[in-house]
Amino acid sequence: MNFQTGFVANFGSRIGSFQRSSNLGTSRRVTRSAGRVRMAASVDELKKVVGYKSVDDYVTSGMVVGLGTGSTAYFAVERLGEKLKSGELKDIVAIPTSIRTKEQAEGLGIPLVTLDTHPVLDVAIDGADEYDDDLNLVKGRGGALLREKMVEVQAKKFIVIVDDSKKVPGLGVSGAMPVEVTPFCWEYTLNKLKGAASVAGCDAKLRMEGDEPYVTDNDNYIVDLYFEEPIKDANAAAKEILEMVGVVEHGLFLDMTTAVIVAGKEGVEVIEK
Ligand SMILES: O=C(CO)[C@H](O)[C@H](O)COP(=O)(O)O
Repeated sequence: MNFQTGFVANFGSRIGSFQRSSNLGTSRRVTRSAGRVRMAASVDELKKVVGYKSVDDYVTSGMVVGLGTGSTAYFAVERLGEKLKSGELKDIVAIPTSIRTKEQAEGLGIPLVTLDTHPVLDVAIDGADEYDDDLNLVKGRGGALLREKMVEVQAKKFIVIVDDSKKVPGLGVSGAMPVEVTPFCWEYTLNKLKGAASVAGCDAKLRMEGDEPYVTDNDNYIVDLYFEEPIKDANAAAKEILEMVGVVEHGLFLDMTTAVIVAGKEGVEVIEK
């Protein structure tokens, strides 16, 4: 493991630094920046720090970029728009992972394409609901998991941006693990999910928006799975759930992440796989 530590005056501007490295015998690389005004940072400021850093560190001119969905990804899209407008970045095309993100990107003048014409992305940047020690994720509490997975699985690098509240000891412990299902016989699919051996004991609820089922950008529903304990075998759960007819996609994003950029009150950490 390789540690690098630097001081920053605030989360936006570096004023001086020192670096410390040590090799602890693993291939995981961790880079840390500690902030002096860290105690004042709000969650929104932390999201902005990682959103901006993801674009600054991983996007260069000429790239095809996947744009995630959510309150953290919002800042990455904002930064990309800003850098295209200033001319710091050129010849970028991007693929949004939701209608919300598409509208934000269009408003910022970011040129958009689709997987149909650009099936390989240089980088995709997105938030997450949970990440574990192996950089596996739960995603989709914002409802965009299908398009997110379709786009992000095609990226050469998948950069995840989070605040440190998203770190979990095991997937499935901090809230829902979303599963996108067809509206047709959704209750039947919900009951099948509840009975799946790999997620035994979970509770399953149809996601609602007021009195109506929540409808995804793809006109599907979402069943949220709730666990008392972390999912024991996420690979087995991913396989069993996806094999169910009626399931469109699930929110387990396994073995996809290249790096997680984490902002906490102690500073910013980049964990590379
Ligand atoms: O998966 C997602 C949307 O489907 C989001 O990336 C996830 O919910 C994190 O969102 P936020 O950055 O707002 O916490």
